[in-house]
Amino acid sequence: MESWPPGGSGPAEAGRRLRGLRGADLAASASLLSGAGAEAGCSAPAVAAVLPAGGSGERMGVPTPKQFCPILERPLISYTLQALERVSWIKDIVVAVTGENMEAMKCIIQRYQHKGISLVESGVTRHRSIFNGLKALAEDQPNCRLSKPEVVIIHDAVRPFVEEDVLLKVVTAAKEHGAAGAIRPLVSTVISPSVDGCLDHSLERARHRASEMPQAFLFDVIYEAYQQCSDYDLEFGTECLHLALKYCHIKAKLIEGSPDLWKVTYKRDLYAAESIIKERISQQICVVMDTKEDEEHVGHRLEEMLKNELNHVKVTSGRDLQQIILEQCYNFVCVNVMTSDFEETQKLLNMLEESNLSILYPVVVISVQFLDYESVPFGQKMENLMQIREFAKQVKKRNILLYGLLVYYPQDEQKLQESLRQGATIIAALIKERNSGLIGQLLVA
Ligand SMILES: Nc1ccn([C@@H]2O[C@H](COP(=O)(O)OP(=O)(O)OP(=O)(O)O)[C@@H](O)[C@H]2O)c(=O)n1
Ligand SMILES: O=C(CO)[C@H](O)[C@H](O)COP(=O)(O)O
Repeated sequence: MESWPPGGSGPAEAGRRLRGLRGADLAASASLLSGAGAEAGCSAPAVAAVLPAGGSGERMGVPTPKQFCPILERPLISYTLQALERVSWIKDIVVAVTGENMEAMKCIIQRYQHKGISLVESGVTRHRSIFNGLKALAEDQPNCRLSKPEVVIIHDAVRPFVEEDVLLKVVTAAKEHGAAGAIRPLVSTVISPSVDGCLDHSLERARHRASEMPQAFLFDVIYEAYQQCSDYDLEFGTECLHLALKYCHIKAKLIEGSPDLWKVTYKRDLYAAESIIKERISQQICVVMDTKEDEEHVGHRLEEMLKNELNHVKVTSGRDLQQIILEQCYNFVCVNVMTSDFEETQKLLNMLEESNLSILYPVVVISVQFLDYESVPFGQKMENLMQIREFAKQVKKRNILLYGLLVYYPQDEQKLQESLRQGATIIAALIKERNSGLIGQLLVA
């Protein structure tokens, strides 16, 4: 086994040093795992992940297996893959899917540009699916580009919100202890019924925990456990940590996980997952203005109003648009003060289309016009603005949701204030909801 880092007393030493990671510690430890510590003489453990994704999702109660159910039109499993593949030190990801869904899975990988994924056929139970994934990683598999890792992460394909810090903690603890897994406090008390359907006994809730995912193992430990375990285990077992204990006498280290690690199981979990994703991608709004006039201008006043309406959201403007797109901002408000056409909006849409930003999440663009009767006749303005329906249809194909907003611009200061407030409320709602039924509409504030 490789020493990590050299000079320490092996895995245990490394684990002790990396316990309780936060901030800079996390970055430093992650760089050890990604190999960035090589110059300093550290050798990183090779880490791979196995994702069981061969279930039928009976409890979800829909014909599509839950891992393929769409959230904002993208299959759930793609979110989980994205969460794992953005972790630079995970070298390989093996996904176990049924033969029936193999082609669908290949299409998902291609469409959402996932990298470093290998597919294996799943088994009839979760344990059998995991075992198949491990076999693909084990040494001496013919025609296989995979190599045996030192540490393997096991993570359900239906837990999309796994973060790098918990992955790092379980991997580090697995290096030290042989096995590790995320846990959560129990929400409900666990009771044991007797055969007559009456209470036999109840467990003391504070002394027990819910076992969640991710889990990580020294590869040799978990592979040995799976090779030794009985058909009964493979058929009815639900806990990989237990296999390591039963067959390899390894007591797994338990790591407190976040509430977002829960497993999507019922239909309501899809709604919860969608809400979490929508909230995450609504945290930044970029305001693009066709004027750089003074702070008192109506466009800037709308921007200020938006900042008040969404006080926890970062509202940026006047910065390099390419850079903002690179930083993965998924919400744009294009404020047209000078013109009543879509020239500025079109420029923005072209940039977004070229950037591929919308491959993973729908990007919202709201084109704002001011209804100022004095500058352009209303009829002519509306004729121009109705083009938005066609633009919206076109860009929807690229997962860009384009909406129009007309803000009434009266002379009366109080009424103007009210229109701007209403405009900011509509913008906030469009961004939070990402309703594709409203694309191409001209909403009026
Ligand atoms: N034969 C199986 C059964 C389950 N899984 C996977 O194991 C994970 C967790 O299992 P679970 O939530 O029980 O999924 P399902 O078996 O699909 O759900 P249900 O029990 O409701 O049918 C899921 O990613 C699921 O796809 C698997 O790879 N192979
Ligand atoms: O959380 C777990 C980890 O130990 C479960 O055992 C795992 O997710 C399997 O779920 P299920 O029993 O529903 O297939």
